[in-house]
Amino acid sequence: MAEPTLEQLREQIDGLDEQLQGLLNKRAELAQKVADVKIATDGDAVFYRPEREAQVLRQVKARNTGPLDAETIARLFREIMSACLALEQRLKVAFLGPEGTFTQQAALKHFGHAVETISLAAIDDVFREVASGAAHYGVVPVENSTEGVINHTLDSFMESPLKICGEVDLRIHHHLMLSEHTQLDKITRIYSHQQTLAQCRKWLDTNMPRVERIAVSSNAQAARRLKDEWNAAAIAGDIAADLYDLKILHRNIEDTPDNTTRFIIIGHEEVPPSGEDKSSLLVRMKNRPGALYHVLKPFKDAGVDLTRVESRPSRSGNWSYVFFIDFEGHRDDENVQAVLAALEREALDVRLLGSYPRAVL
Ligand SMILES: C=C(O[C@@H]1C=C(C(=O)O)C=C[C@H]1O)C(=O)O
Repeated sequence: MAEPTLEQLREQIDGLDEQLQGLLNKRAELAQKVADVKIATDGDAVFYRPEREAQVLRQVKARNTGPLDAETIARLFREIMSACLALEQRLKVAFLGPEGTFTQQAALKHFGHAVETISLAAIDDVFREVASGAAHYGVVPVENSTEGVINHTLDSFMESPLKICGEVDLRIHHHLMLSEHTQLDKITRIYSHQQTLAQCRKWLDTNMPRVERIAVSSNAQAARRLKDEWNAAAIAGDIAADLYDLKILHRNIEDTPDNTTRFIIIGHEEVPPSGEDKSSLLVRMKNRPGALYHVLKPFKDAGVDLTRVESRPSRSGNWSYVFFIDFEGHRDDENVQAVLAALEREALDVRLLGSYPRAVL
């Protein structure tokens, strides 16, 4: 049999597109019905269900046979769910701005593009916007694989009742960029966020040792500043380069190639188990010898895997320490409950910041 012609193949694609479109709208109708059920069962209906979304995405990946790879198809379903959820309720998501930051990229990766994103100037502001109800959820960075923990976010939890309801990992690439006015041989300063400057330290030491490094509030802010300057460069990501129309001179100048930032989603609700969950905990201990040992022993006894431990001096008393701990499992799991009960006996204060689905994308 002869190979199909271009016209025939395109006809087949048109036919499939029509079916897909019909199916997508049927799916959307079901989501609208789900909204009615949620409203009928609860006056304060919560429409966004992270545990269900994680399960849908995991199923999509598990049953995928290609040729599209599992990540790609999951990203497409991410957008389909985002659009379906927007028919139930268009989510307002606050993030650490300005427009063009990695945090915005993380927010869109997690929620899809059918949400309204609200750019705020500081991590505290994101917490406040969600606490007041002006935004449904917030996205803030929490940890970077080269520079470690982002203290501001951890500190905000000490004063906030909000809960963690999700996590996002983002591969971070930094580029050196110039504006159309920049004169390459006259560059005397480089703008970027302090974390970014630190992540590109070796590259800068080697390639631009005499140029002054100036820390500003975000990478996007650094990019924005270039507009009116002829003797400066900035380090930021792709989105910022696009947004502020800058020219990328050197790509991927970060010192470690697997540079990843972890973000968390903050909200009001506790998330039911999804089957593959993580939890974050804040424990305040008296600063006695072996405090860390007493915090960690219950995890070993119950066979619960830790994924991160951070300690910070508590601001509420000179003689106490706060530990931020991430671990595998959900608050409803028996072994996690055993850990919490044991910690209650040891610690001055134990607060579960949230149990949430392990990132799928
Ligand atoms: C349809 C639902 O509501 C939302 C939309 C989802 C979807 O499109 O699959 C999944 C979870 C919720 O965020 C649901 O809860 O099942």
